[in-house]
Amino acid sequence: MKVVKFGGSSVASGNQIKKITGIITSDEKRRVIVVSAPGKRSSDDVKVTDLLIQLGDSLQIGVDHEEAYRQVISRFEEIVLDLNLDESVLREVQRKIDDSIALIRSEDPTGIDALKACGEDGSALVVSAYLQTLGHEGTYVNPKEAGILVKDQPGGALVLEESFERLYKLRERQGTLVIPGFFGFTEEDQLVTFSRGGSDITGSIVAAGVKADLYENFTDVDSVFCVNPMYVENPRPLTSLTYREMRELSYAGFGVFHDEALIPAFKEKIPVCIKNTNNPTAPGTMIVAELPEREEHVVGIASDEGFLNLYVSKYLMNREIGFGRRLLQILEDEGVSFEHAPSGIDDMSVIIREHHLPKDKEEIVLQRINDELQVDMVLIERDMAMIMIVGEGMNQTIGIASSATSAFQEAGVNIEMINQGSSEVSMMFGVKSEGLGPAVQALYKVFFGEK
Ligand SMILES: Nc1ncnc2c1ncn2[C@@H]1O[C@H](COP(=O)(O)OP(=O)(O)O)[C@@H](O)[C@H]1O
Ligand SMILES: N[C@@H](CC(=O)OP(=O)(O)O)C(=O)O
Repeated sequence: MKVVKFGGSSVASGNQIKKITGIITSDEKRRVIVVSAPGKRSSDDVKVTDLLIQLGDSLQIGVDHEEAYRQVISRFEEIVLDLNLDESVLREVQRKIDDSIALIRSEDPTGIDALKACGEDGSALVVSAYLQTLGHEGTYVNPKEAGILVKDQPGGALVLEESFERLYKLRERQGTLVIPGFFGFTEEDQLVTFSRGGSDITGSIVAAGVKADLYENFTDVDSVFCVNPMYVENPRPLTSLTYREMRELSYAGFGVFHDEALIPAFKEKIPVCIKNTNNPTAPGTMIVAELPEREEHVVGIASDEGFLNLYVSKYLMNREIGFGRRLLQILEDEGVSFEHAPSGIDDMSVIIREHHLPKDKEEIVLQRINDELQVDMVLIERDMAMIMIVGEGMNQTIGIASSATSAFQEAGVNIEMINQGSSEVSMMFGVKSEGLGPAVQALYKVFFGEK
């Protein structure tokens, strides 16, 4: 049995849905389908999830929401018309949106997530209905009915262990099951969404639950490339990666697959294949537990912007027991999560995603560090970007760091931070955001250019 997830670009229009139903019906092992909300039809389009968030925000602050509502409905209307589906499908999608709006109006705290989930829910209703018109037994299965139980966490649900046993029962069901991605239900029966891009997580949870032979993740590129195609034209495609490599690469900016999505598949050792809806015969990228040793030790270069460096220095910091803990405690007290904390003898840097430490919190954090830790210096450097080079066995190979630093030198980009860290498969560099593009291009040339 295969679990197949189709991303937003694969369900963005009636035409795309025709392609995915072709993919589904061409292989009888494709029995469980997970769908995202309709995504962008072109680069300047807006994803339905973003429209729903805009609609929810307008309702909450009491400004005009008619335009966002009209746009969401018209996206689904266009798809239903293109597929010649019965009007009742559109009415059902609209009813669920209206019910969620009523929840928000009554100040029910679950309303926003319920509304955000309407994009994937609508896609699942449409895809199952279209499969039926093709004479295929397609059934909409709500995540609650499927057994996706989650814990509510700010910014994103977390799956509960009980889900997997419940999901296994889906194996007994007949036909093709179409499950909306991106959300689950708490034990108190509340709908909660995963973090953005979370339909990949649903797919992985379902694949682990039903113990699938393969988790196929269909998107709009032929494979995972060794670098984000935004920075390098025609980058080298990757035919295979290990779970550890993909986890690091997606954490550090490979937007093609959610970084939290690998864990459920990895625990059950289910291979993942990233494929292209627009070119389904291309082999795609396989992600597996282990691979034979490869010639290249660096397999990918990932990068992401929007970080800050909280730099603290204090003479004899190394002798002060508990300094690091107290610094991180201040961040914990203020509800700020951090990404990395490389340290020196008298200094420590804490790398934080900028949106986790907004300007209003910054003042309090700096004040507390000065008052409670009596540091010599504390400063915050914003506009930082992180670049990560990834590959199994990389850290046992002599010369990788030197090749990488030569690339930064060639690009004329100053390295603000290096973290070889505890991960055995990656090395991370912090640079100012303006140096990101040139640095990534120079690294690509060093590790993947013509030899
Ligand atoms: N290293 C990479 N390899 C392939 N695609 C990447 C990479 N980094 C970023 N991307 C981007 O990820 C996009 C696919 O992810 P996403 O937009 O979430 O698709 P979907 O709509 O299928 O969910 C690609 O179009 C590509 O621009
Ligand atoms: N629709 C949700 C969840 C998701 O996974 O979408 P996509 O498959 O388009 O990345 C979002 O935009 O966050």
